[in-house]
Amino acid sequence: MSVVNRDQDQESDQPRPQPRLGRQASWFEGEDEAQAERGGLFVGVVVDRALDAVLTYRAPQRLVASIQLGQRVRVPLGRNGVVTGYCVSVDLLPPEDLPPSKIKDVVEILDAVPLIDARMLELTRWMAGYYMCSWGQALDAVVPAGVRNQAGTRVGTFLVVRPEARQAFDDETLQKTLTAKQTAAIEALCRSDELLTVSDVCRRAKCGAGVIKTLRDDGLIHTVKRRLSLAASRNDEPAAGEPTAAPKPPPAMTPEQAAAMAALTPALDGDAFAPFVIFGVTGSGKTEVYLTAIERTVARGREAIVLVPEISLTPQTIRRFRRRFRRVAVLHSHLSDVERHRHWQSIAQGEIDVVVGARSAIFAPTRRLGLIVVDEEHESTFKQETVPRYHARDVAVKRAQLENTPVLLGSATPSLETWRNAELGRYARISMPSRVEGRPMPAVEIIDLRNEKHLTGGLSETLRLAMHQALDDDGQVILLLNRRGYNTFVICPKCGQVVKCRHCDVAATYHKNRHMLICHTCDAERACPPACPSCQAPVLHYGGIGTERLEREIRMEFPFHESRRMDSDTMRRHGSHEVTLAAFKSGDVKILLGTQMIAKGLDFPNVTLVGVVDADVALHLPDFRAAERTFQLVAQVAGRTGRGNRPGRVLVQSFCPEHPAIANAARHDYEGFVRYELPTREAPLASPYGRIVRLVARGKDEARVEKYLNELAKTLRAKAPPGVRFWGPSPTPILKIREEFRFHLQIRCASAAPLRTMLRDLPLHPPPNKVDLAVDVDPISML
Ligand SMILES: Nc1ncnc2c1ncn2[C@@H]1O[C@H](COP(=O)(O)OP(=O)(O)OP(=O)(O)O)[C@@H](O)[C@H]1O
Ligand SMILES: [Zn+2]
Repeated sequence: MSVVNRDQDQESDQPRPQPRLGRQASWFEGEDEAQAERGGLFVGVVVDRALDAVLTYRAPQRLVASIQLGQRVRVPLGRNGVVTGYCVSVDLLPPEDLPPSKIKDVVEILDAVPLIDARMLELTRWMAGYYMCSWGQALDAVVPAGVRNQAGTRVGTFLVVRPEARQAFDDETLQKTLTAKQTAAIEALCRSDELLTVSDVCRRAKCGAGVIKTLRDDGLIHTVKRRLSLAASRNDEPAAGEPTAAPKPPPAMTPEQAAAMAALTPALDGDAFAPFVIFGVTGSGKTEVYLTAIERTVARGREAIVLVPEISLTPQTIRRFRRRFRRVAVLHSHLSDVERHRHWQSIAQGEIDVVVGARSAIFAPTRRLGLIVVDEEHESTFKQETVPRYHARDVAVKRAQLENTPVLLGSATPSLETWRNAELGRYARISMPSRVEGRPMPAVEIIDLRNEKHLTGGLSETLRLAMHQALDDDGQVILLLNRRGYNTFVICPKCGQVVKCRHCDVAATYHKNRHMLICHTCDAERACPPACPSCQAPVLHYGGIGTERLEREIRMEFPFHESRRMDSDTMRRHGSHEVTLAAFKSGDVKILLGTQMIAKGLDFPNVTLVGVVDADVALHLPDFRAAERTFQLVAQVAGRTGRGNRPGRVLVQSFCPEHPAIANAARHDYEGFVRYELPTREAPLASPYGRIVRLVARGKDEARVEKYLNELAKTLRAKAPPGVRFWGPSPTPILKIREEFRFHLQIRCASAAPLRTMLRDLPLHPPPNKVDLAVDVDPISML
């Protein structure tokens, strides 16, 4: 989606008018004179809840000297008592329509130094308008919780594992009595070398507070109160075990890299908004271009923000940045509140030159931003799936526009939105069509699984032989299977029912090492049923291959070659990526198999074979981006080989070898894929041709949810301007998640303005009790 050119749509939508400094003081004369004498300033306050309004308060005399934009304040709000809000405007006079006698006083200012500056206020206001959320919600997304609650600077309550429990945990006797979540929570506590709060543990162990409570009630952990200062907490940089990287001189640029830098340099040296797409094949040296561009930015005293998908925050990537720059902050999701707060403060104080991080790093409080880089810009993890449902790439472009800086969107497989923005001339395109040092792209062969009559496991005969050959030649192998677990479904051969999650409308996956059925949507576990839950037939059939089963197959087939599985089951611990990738890099591990985690960004010269075990995993999902995602994944994983002196080979197993997503990926033909895919999007007004807003209603009472969305759709249709089209309402492809039924309605239009106008009154049609409505602008997931 284009963020440029959106401004016209925005103008009339701004959640609040501009500050009103300098207006005539009509209320001064007359009955409110007494109020005027109270003095003070009038501040606009956005409270951090769904309320979509800027409320006016008076900063009394005692606070006048300290009140500033971007500070948090405590203000009285109706029956809610005193609430926290952000100061978003400071005026000499109150709004005309508000009698000063009605204006209440700010109770307290929470932050001595404002948490956000005027440009961030502007960015969040844009987000609120664009993503149809409240300004307060946008502000809350920008300022991390750890900063809001000043994590690490005052007395906090921390969790500690009791010594006996720790001993039993180390002896692995405790685990037998614990659930998986409880184990994860204890493990998070034992492995951390700093104190953790309840929310730290919940985040690291991906568990709820109930798990912690049970552990406390059982006497395994207890709480302590400590006062910590930011400075006193552990310094996590450089990451443990990482050699302090010696600075390495950059390689001489390839002609394509030099050409890219020549195109970027005027923008890097200037002070204007300049969006670029770097379209460079895998291994073309895009990262080297980012590094050189950042060097130039830092040399002129500016800061750079680099967004990478969470999955790419590998030690390898981070080391590359640390080698080139001294003052780097890495923001990943494993940071504790304290660490996050410390990073935020150092960035705000100008102690950091380069911020590398996932999605939310786009809100880093840099002081003199000079460049934003979005690597792998096509990745869907840049989209946040909770309010505010922003896309970090699009916010990056908007931020660059507000701060007058260049922004580089890089990818070997750009999203079609970005591609089209380049075609329309909104973004300047820089192409890097060849690999560094003249290395050829790897040869890709497709294995047609329809001809593999006797396939029992995941590997076809051809792939198996190719693996033997690669390993015999002392090469390494990467195998992609984007499905975790052992068996992907359990079916009753008698009645044909699959065993589903108890809470979701989703087939449960069998995990052999836990001997459990696990729901990949809600993580709920259930015991393997002894008989079919529907018809009581005594034997169930376990089918479908996930990474766990593939790993077993590999171990049996290649007993003398070390293999390692990388998926979210084996990579739960912070730092486990590092260990596995180091073992692969050193050559101790010969075969690396895993989910999409292994498909991107890895740069290992000795990988001579990549196998895609099942290229069709995501191809048939009911989502218009299914083909695009399949193409991207296959093309990216194919790019992991042939990166050294030896040529690479790629084998792609598929039941649909003719499908353009797979055939073009096998030819490394991005533009060929685009020529096929783009026209399919035009008529149905799918992006990039249409702007989409997806409304998802959910609740436990199916009829109630459906009725509400039907009525809402009727109301919206009645006032839909020409050119607006509706898809639905209909049940979502996964009808039930966590006991809640979900229905959705997609509204599409060639331009955003009519959608926006039409949806302006949405708050007038709130869902009934126990039904929730999510508004997703530019949705990425359609499930
Ligand atoms: N000019 C150069 N001369 C020699 N080697 C280079 C040069 N530029 C980059 N390289 C090396 O080539 C490899 C690929 O480069 P890089 O990782 O920057 O590519 P990329 O386009 O970002 O890759 P991908 O998109 O596939 O992750 C790296 O090992 C890098 O160190
Ligand atoms: Zn579930």
